[in-house]
Amino acid sequence: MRLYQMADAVRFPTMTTSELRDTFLVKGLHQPQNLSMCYVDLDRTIIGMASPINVSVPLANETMLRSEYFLERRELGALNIGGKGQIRVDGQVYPMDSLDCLYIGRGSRDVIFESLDTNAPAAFYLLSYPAHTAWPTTLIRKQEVTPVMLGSVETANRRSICKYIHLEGARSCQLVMGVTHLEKGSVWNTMPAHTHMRRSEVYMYFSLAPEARVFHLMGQPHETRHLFVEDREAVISPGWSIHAGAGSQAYSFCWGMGGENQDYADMDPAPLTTLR
Ligand SMILES: O=C[C@H](O)[C@@H](O)CC(=O)C(=O)O
Ligand SMILES: [Zn+2]
Repeated sequence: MRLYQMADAVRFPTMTTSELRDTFLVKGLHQPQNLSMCYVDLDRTIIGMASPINVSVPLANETMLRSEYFLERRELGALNIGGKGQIRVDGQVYPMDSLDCLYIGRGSRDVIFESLDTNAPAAFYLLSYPAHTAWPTTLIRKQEVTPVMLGSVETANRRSICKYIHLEGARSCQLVMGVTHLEKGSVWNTMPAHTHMRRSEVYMYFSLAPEARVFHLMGQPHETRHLFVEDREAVISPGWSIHAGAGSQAYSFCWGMGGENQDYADMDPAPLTTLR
């Protein structure tokens, strides 16, 4: 499990393109028939992907955690960004259509990821944080989530925000998780941008064509940098950083947060006119 150690806001502006990419961009998440995981020192975030095809993929423990099993002290969100699949949690089977999300509570011992169609395999994007208590494992179906529409066609940022794990939905200790879908012809996410010092955030972009890219913006509002991001890659965003981007086409992304609070609306706006 690779360890990501975050740069601070002082070192950030001195970094080269490759230093920025090595520090904040998570590549190679999608490993067919495998589980990939990385650990971020900030908020002890674990980012991963389980990509079963014809054999199930268990949530293997990591020696770095020094725990008896992966979820001994943690909670996990699993978003299916592929075809039909299922997740077994301690023997209970949760069917997972595309864009269904499973919150898996602390104390769950055996977690197994499976695809139902080898021609359209499931892919489970994983985000985990330490948990102080055991909230029940909860399936959140795409159809049950009421999207919030934001932006406009005129400003190329028309998009729907779908909150899955949050204070008014499936409950958790730290994890707040959802998906944003850009409408055809719209390319800008999270514009106007914001920061939230109380929480760090991870964006994982998907539904991008192989040659398409998202131009992801990060940094303090007065000192921004960019990363070019491919399909199924993630960007780690410290609390002091904006997280926004424009795609070469419409796309979707999973956003997820952990930290001091779970208040989605706790954001400090970074108006476009103040960005540098
Ligand atoms: O803190 C919340 C997150 O940055 C996202 O939910 C924002 C987002 O999906 C968007 O505006 O497109
Ligand atoms: Zn945010």
